[in-house]
Amino acid sequence: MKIAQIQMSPLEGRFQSLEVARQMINEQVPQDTDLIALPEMFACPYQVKNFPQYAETEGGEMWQLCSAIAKERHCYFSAGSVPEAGEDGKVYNTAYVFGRDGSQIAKHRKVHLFDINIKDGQHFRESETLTAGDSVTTFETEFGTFGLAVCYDVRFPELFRLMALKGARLILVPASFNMTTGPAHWELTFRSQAMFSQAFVIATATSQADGASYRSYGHSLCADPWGQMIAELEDAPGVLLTDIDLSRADEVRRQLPLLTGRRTDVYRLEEV
Ligand SMILES: NC(=O)CCC(=O)C(=O)O
Repeated sequence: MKIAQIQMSPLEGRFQSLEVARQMINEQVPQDTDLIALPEMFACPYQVKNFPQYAETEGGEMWQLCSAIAKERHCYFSAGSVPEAGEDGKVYNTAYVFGRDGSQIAKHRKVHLFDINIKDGQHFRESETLTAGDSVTTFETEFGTFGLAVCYDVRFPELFRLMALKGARLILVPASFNMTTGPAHWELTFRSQAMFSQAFVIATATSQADGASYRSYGHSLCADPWGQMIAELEDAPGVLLTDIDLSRADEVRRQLPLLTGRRTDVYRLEEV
């Protein structure tokens, strides 16, 4: 399975950002690519005040343009995440995935909002303008079951274990870590989740933008079910191309049976 991850900075103006993504896809992504992935909030500079301003309903103009890219390229398209204006009047950090025919095949509203306050470091409160989702998201593709999460969700191993138990052998994570937690935890967390879930983890990040109030760590990566790094970018814009074999997840699960070795008579993890 051939994957292209687009690491880019959001611009003021969501359609301009999508145009940047489209240009990078046209110029740098080979035609036989099976899956293209964009970062978290790829078309909305990452600030709480921007989320309601940039929000659009499911099926809106951005959604349609993303669906069209999937159809044009005849590939799976993980359209990062966008601020979604919910039918309930709330705003969500939502990831959509489109199939080769442009139809929406998955939707995940970020479950764990990024509310942190690190001494002398990063402060952020997504919950000032966003509402959390409430689902564990997996979906079917011709390559088998995939999982879908958004950035800070990666810090909650229960969510990743549940996706693995629901059959996910690949987990997509549009993301945007920062310059406090990124150097400390980015690679460690994503490789750990790949190792514990025994799945490929595809983390696609925004790149650092000059003058942005939120400084993204970048470092989009692909980690394999053994927890090894297959490939990683630095912090500049770029396209990460990988070619993976999903049967590696079956092989690792057979040889190191973590999913079947759980003691559900001693402890239990449940989706509610
Ligand atoms: N956008 C996010 O959810 C940021 C998550 C992050 O930086 C972290 O350390 O976790």
